[in-house]
Amino acid sequence: MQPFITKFDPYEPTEYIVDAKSGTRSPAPLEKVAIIGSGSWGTALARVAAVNVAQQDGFHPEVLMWVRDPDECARVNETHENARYLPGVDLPSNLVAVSSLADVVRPATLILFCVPHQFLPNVLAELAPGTVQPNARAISAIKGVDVHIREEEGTADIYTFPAVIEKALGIPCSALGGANIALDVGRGQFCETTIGVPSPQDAALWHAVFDSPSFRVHPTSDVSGVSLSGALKNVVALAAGFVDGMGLGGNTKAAILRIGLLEMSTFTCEFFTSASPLTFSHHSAGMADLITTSFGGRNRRCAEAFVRAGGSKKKKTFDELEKELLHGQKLQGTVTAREVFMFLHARGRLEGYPLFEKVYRISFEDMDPMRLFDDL
Ligand SMILES: NC(=O)C1=CN([C@@H]2O[C@H](COP(=O)(O)OP(=O)(O)OC[C@H]3O[C@@H](n4cnc5c(N)ncnc54)[C@H](O)[C@@H]3O)[C@@H](O)[C@H]2O)C=CC1
Ligand SMILES: O=C(CO)COP(=O)(O)O
Repeated sequence: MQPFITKFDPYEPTEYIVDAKSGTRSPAPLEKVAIIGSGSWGTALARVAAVNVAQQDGFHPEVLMWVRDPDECARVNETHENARYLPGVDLPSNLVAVSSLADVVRPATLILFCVPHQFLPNVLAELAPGTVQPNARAISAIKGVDVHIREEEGTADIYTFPAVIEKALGIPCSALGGANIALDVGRGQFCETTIGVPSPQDAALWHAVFDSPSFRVHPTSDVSGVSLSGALKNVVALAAGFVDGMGLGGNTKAAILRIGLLEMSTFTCEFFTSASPLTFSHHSAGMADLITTSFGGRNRRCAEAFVRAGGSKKKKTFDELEKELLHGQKLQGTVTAREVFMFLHARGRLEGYPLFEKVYRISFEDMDPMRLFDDL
């Protein structure tokens, strides 16, 4: 039986916990937001959250953001700008950078995970048991998948990052994703995002943390759909970049996006049976995110450069292009293309996903980019 109820007192704008037996009341603990990751997207979301919680009851006014590098951390606090990853965007003074991961997580009740997906296992491993409050809730804005190949059995498993976080920390984890290029969000340009949250109470909380007039948050219960859509659209955005690199026009790019969206939705519904195809057609996390990334994202940009560099006989790998063009930011599409290819190969399902297969082979096996259109 639940011994406490929470009431809102209209004369004192504070939430109270009322003991059901004695009637005594004490102020409800404030929700405290923590942001794990201070790349371009982590910083942009931290800014949205810090502005929001400062204006609402029920939240601790300070938002903590984990910045790994202590010098960078000090600079963010001195200048209220993350000049390396989100230059030119003012950060509110209630957004506090902290270089110790445990110190960011320990007091938090609402934790956003936003590190490039290849780094998440180490981040989770650093969080010793007992660091996370048992009543905390998490949300993942990470775009990627976690694939495990079981070679001896000739098969493979795939997990979303909300599932990975839930398992590692023992707290519920939702998903956030949408058509959100970080710098545009940081500059306050209007856009939408989708949160995949099964519980209506948690959906209301995350909505309060992130929704604003220029950053509209729409909830759905489809956690896997939001998470997978964000991961897989990066693979399709590489194909869009190949099209640009080959100098082909809008008809070709539109065809690639349509076929890509279909593979994204089919893949998700084949391997995550609780996911809904509507997430891909109706939500910002679906088609809208695919469009923005395929026109203005880093995956598209590097894929275009990859094809152009190939033509000049000075071929460059994606690792080289990432270093050259992104200055410390990380590509997610190439890692995901490899993981999805390995997974489909192990499951014997490559023939169902010709676009995903070609993106991998062009990126890593020297396939001619013109072969992107074979068998589509
Ligand atoms: N940038 C964007 O516009 C958007 C990004 N996302 C997703 O958000 C996630 C985070 O991406 P961004 O914020 O863009 O990061 P980023 O690519 O801007 O920055 C790199 C981040 O990785 C961190 N990092 C580097 N080495 C690390 C290590 N060994 N361990 C832990 N962290 C390390 C850096 O400190 C920095 O915070 C990705 O999955 C991305 O796909 C989602 C929507 C928009
Ligand atoms: O996920 C993104 C936009 O929603 C950003 O995509 P890129 O990583 O390709 O820049």
